[in-house]
Parts: sequence; C-alpha cells; structure tokens
Amino acid sequence: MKNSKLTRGYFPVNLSVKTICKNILNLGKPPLNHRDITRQQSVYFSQSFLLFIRPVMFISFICLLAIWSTETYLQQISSFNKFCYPLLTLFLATNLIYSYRSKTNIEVVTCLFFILFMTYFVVDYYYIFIYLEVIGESSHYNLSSLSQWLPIAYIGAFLFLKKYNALKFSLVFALCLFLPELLCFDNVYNHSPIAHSLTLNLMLSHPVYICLLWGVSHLKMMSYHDRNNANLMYKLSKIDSLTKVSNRRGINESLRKMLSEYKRGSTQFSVVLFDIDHFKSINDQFGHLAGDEVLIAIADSIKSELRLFDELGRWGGEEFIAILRHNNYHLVSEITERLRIAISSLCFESIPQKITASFGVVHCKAEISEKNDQKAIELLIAQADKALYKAKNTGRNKVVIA
Ligand SMILES: Nc1nc2c(ncn2[C@@H]2O[C@H](COP(=O)(O)OP(=O)(O)OP(=O)(O)O)[C@@H](O)[C@H]2O)c(=O)[nH]1
Repeated sequence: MKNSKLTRGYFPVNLSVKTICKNILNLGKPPLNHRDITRQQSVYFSQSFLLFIRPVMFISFICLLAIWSTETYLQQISSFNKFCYPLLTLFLATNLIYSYRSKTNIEVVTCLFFILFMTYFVVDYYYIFIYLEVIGESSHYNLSSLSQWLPIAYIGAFLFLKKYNALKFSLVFALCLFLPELLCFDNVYNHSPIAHSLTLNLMLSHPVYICLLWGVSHLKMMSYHDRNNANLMYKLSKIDSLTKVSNRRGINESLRKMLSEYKRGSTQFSVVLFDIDHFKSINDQFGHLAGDEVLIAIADSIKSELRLFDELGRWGGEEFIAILRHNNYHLVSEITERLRIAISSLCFESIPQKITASFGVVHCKAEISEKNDQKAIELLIAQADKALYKAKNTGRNKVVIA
C-alpha cells in the first residue's frame, strides 16, 4: 500500500539517517519525509505527534528538575551530571517552547533531542564505569539510578524511527551497555558486586524489552494495514466499477450529507436524474461493449462539466444522478441544459448515431418538512423520476423541472 511507510514508527516520523540529515538542512521548511503523503495527512500526523510529545516533554522536564535537585540535596550528583543536568534541562525547555511556537519539523527536532539524550545515557554509563575503574570506589548509586532510565532508549527508538532502524539502534545501544561486562572491568566488579549484578541484569532484561517492542510495532503495523484495507474496501464499495463514479450506496450517502447540511441552512441543492435515450437499441445494434463505452464516456463528460463540490453517481443501468450544490435555483436549469448539450455532442467511432439523454430535476425545498431523512431522499428521487418520465414522454433529449 502506498502509505505503508507511515506505519514504521509509531508516529510517522520515519526517520532514516539520510532523512534526518536532509531535515536538519531544511529546518523551518515543510518536512521532507512527508513527501509521499498528502499535506492533510501531514498536518494531521504533526498535530497528533504534538498532542503526544508536549506532555511527555513537560513531564520529562519536571522529572529532570526533581532528579537534579534530589541528587544535589543528597550529595549524590556526579561531577559529570553537575555539568549535564543544567544542559539537558535547558534543551528540554527549549524543545518544549519550540513545540508551542513552531509546528514545522517538530518531529525532527524531537528526534534530535532524543538522540542527544541517548548519547548522554551512554556517555554517563561509561563515565560511571571508568570512574569506578580508576577510582576503585564501591559506590553503585549512579549506576543503579541510571539503569532505571535506560529502557526509554528502546521505547523512543520504536516511536521515532522506522521499525528496522529502531531495531538496529536498539541493538547498538544494548551492545554499548553490555561492553563493560564483556570487556571485564575487573576492578569495578571486584569492588562493586552490585555493579556486576546490575550489568548482568541489563544483559538479560534488555533483549526482552527489544523483542517486546519489536512485537508491538509489528502488531501495530498489521493493524494499520488492516485499517487501511478496510477503508479502501469501504471506499470501493461506494464506487461503480464500470464508470468509476459513485454507485447507489455512495449517492445515498452524499444525499444524506447534503440533506443534513441543508437542514442546518448551510447549503441548497438540487437532484438531477438523467437517463440515456433508447439505450436498449444502442446495445442491440452495436453490442454491449459499445453500450459500456457510451456509459463511461457520459460519466467522464458529465464529471468534467460538474464542479468539485457537486456529485455524480450511477443510479443503475443507464440512469445517472447528479447532486448540484448551489445558492440559486435559477442556476440549476442552466447547468442541466449544459449537461444535456454535453451528452448530445459526444461522438463515438463505433456508434454513428447521436446519443441523447432526458433529465428530471427536483430542488430540495418542501421535502424538508419530512423528518425522516431516508424518506425525504426517497421523496426527492421519486419527484425527479416523475420529471424524467415526463421528459421521456414529451419527446426525450430535454430537461423537465419538477
Ligand atoms: N452496455 C450496457 N448496457 C446496460 C447496462 N446496464 C443496463 N444496460 C442496458 O440498458 C438498457 C435499458 O433499456 P430500457 O430500460 O428499455 O431503456 P431505453 O432503451 O434507454 O429506453 P428509454 O429509457 O425509454 O429511452 C437495457 O438494454 C439494459 O440491458 C450496462 O452496464 N452496460
């Protein structure tokens, strides 16, 4: 499916290293990684991303302040964190303000902050080990407190990156954490068995985090595909396979929508029912394929005559229906006359004779007294049908308004 790329991160950030670099160069311009989705989707996803990321950043900001002040109070803060905490707090606050002031590229900026935090985690982790190795202290407070936060790396990766990039990132991150154990920092472990046990626990629990998140992102991708397929099937169920205009179900839905808009006083509309004249004889003389060609050509020609907010559908057989939205009933006869002329001017190689159609028009006016929408629609169609019948009986190739 065309939009399947969206499914790779939990949010459609889909950042590959190349995209991140391109986006950094394009800060302030529309995000490049959304090229393959419509602007509307991009706006929608950016908004949902903002709704998610703002509270996360706010809570992280408060937590960071709390950890900073607690560690300072308990005199457990390392000299590395004395330098890093103010910087990270400042970066978080900046990102939070940026998310309120500018909505462009917020995903990219957030992703950069995420990478910054992950780098901090790794550097802090190694700082603790090197510090313990060199100084030989048995304190394990910093290591155990940092360990609580490390799984955020995997969660963030599966949120922000494509599924496979997230997996690669997680594996590299986990490997970085396992290295001290693998490289046997004997001095550390001799002095601090707790540090030893902590790194062993990391090695056992982190693969589980990665597997779980991989599974969740896979399930999410499947449900996204299912939802997309269901949407597609629903759209197809409202389209006529031959002429590619709405079918009866689609038109009924549009009529219901128009009717409710009309009741709210926001629009007026008219229903135009038209039927190809002597279509049976076209089929009989020139064959069903030629008849199909006529139906397709008529649908295309009428579609090109209508405005974007009008609707065309195939009501059944050789009968079509157009719903015209307007603010002046006088315009409708003019438009319908134009449609009639468009059909009669069509030329077909395989059909030497002129093709015409008869039109029945009804304006949505008095029918609105009918409270039940479906009944009101049926009434409108019945009146348009009556007008069409009159057009057929009084010579065809004409417009009759009910
Ligand atoms: N080629 C083709 N013909 C169809 C299709 N659907 C319905 N028809 C034909 O449309 C013809 C409709 O004929 P009638 O209802 O008698 O109407 P008509 O010949 O157009 O006569 P008037 O409507 O009175 O002008 C029938 O022959 C159907 O077989 C279709 O999808 N393709």
